[in-house]
Amino acid sequence: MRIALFQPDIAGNVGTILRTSACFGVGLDIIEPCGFPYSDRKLKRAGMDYAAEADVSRHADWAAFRESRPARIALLTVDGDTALPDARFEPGDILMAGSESAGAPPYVHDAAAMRIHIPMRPRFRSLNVAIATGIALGEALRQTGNWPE
Ligand SMILES: C[S@@+](CC[C@H](N)C(=O)[O-])C[C@H]1O[C@@H](n2cnc3c(N)ncnc32)[C@H](O)[C@@H]1O
Repeated sequence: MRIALFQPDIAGNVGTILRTSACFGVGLDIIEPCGFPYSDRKLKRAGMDYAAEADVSRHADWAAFRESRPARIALLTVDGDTALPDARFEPGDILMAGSESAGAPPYVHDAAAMRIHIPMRPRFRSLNVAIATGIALGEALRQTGNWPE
């Protein structure tokens, strides 16, 4: 199981996900361009000293990412046709989240084996990307038996 972020816009969210990645021993792929310099202090602040322990790969673009990570993609998207409680994860899955501003484009939706929405109350548009990733990662780790000992 790995997490992937498609062209993230907000440094603090990436730092929060880096910290999550380190805590659970789940690798993180960042598909660039990002909407901020990777040296942004908000990323460092949210990632704290944990970020140094994360297994992070940065990819110049979508093509470079797919070349190095051909595994099955489970895409988190507000337009998903599979509700998180119905999603069936496999240990090698890449759990991908879209950008804060635009989500993920159609070609990323097309490449995904599962397009997953996290059910919410009516009228609410979306969750923060780090929260959505954390909720889905917890379910994926539970299903695949990969919670740390
Ligand atoms: C702030 S949301 C993006 C909202 C964007 N305007 C859109 O229409 O996709 C950022 C990312 O968090 C994840 N996310 C947020 N809420 C979600 C939900 N209820 N179900 C699935 N993914 C969600 C998705 O990966 C989304 O691309």
